[in-house]
Amino acid sequence: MSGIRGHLPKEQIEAYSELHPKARHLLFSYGTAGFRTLGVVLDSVLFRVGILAALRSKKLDGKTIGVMITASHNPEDDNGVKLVDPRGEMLEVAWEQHASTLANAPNEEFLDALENFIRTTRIDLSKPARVVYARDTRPTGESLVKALEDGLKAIGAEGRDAGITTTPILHYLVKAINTKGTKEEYGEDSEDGYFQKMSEAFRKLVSGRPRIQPLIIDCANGVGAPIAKKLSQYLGETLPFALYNADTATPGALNNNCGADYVKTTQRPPPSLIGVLQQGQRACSLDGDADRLMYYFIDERGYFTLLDGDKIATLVAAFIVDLVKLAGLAESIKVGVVQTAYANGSSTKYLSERLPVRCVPTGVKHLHHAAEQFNVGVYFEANGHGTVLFSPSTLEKLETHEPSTPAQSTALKHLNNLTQLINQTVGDALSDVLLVEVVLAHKAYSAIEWNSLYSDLPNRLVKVHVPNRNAFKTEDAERRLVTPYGLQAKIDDLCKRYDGGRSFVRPSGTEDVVRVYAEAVLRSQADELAYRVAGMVYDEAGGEAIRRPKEFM
Ligand SMILES: CC(=O)N[C@H]1[C@@H](OP(=O)(O)O)O[C@H](CO)[C@@H](O)[C@@H]1O
Ligand SMILES: [Mg+2]
Repeated sequence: MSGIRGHLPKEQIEAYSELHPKARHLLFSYGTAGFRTLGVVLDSVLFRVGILAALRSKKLDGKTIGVMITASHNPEDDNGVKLVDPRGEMLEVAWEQHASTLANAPNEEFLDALENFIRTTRIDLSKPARVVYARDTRPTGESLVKALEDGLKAIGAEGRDAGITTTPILHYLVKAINTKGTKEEYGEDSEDGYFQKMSEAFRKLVSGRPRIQPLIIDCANGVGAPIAKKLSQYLGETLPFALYNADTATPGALNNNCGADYVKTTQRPPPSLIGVLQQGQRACSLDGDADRLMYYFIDERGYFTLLDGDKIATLVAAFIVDLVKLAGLAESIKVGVVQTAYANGSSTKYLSERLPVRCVPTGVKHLHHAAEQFNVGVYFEANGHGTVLFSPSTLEKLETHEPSTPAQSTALKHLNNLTQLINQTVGDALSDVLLVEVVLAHKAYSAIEWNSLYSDLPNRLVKVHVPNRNAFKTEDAERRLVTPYGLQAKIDDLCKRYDGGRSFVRPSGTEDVVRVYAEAVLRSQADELAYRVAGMVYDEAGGEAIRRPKEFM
């Protein structure tokens, strides 16, 4: 085998590969959310992802790579798989294409594709390969894990099964394993280590504060349920949880009429919480793999009010900015916020008046990367996925800074505890719950006070099915259309006619649709603007606007 260092166990791979044939008619694509589709068609993909993860590990000198089997907020029958790089972050973008190419090779061409890939990517096969993997509660998960394990066996990689757990815990484990014994040791590489680290930091941060009222958590009938139960044991009375939608056994229950995505997209509480939620009581929803979080409450007038990712970002960023000032570090530690075009205009206005705000294209990898450019980067998607990143130099400063007053010392301690509380590898609904609760406890805010920091502009998100969504190209962090030519000018003209009108159009990275977002000062105007722009997209591309109420047809 010319040009390849080390040995590829070809016969072994071929033999295993026959057990996981790729169906000819299927085409897979590694997108924003990894591979994601009906769980029952993913067998060959998982087998090949096993091999790919092992090769990624070899390429990175035997560092441990993570594999998470989940389809997040999608229906229960869907499943998916994502790779996690050694520092706990998303797979390097250049490898997304490699993943798709390998997943799509017909069985008889798979070995050739593999060899070609190894050669062009210059992978040294003599290096060790280590992979840690986990899955959520989906029924197809069990057999997909077996397919993944066959991939690992076929290439001779060392695998570690992290069982049924959340996506953020898997990310945590990857980072903990790879930093073990180093200066940047992230924590003990076990679920217990994760709970210990977070709950200890939480206890310290809320000590001396008034007792926290129980928090209602909608677990989306997913893996967040057993994990929140475990976390609750570590937290004890410091933060009592009331868990709802914690049924992982009933077929079809996962994400059905519950969960963060349901709440955000319908702007309603899960039906199971109607009658449970008391006025002013704070509650939250996790998504199917517990990496998204939505808070909400019923206001004084009985209206359901969402506290989404933008509200969380605002709450958290303002809190950290205050602590940095109190610690006497305002000059040397700059806090910034990263959002996408979906951030509510009011949140962007509120934040921009106080600190630097960057807008980036949709997708966690873009937000994460941009947040790394700040000393402390707070990033959240409006849909509730987000976290806070402390740069390595900031972490060092926080550890070594000598406070000159008792007030500075306290603020510094809080900041150091926050670095332990927050899962800095990826958005983590449970770590974010603790973060929000810490801020609320420190500020003595109720949900109502938190919500009053700024008022959301009414907004509407609409999907349009078009024959070819790739005809829609964007610029300026997806806020403007480049093609179809002329459409952006029409949208601009229309927006001018609405008070506070803003609308943008972009192709989805996870569904075969074009998304239209609109906001305006009045609810009726936001709706009208959204459906008018959707109409333009439809006329331009020959599509079909779905969920288009009659009055706008
Ligand atoms: C409007 C919206 O919520 N878009 C979601 C959705 O991406 P689309 O590219 O819009 O399909 O899924 C992504 C992955 O989960 C998530 O990062 C993103 O925020
Ligand atoms: Mg998710």
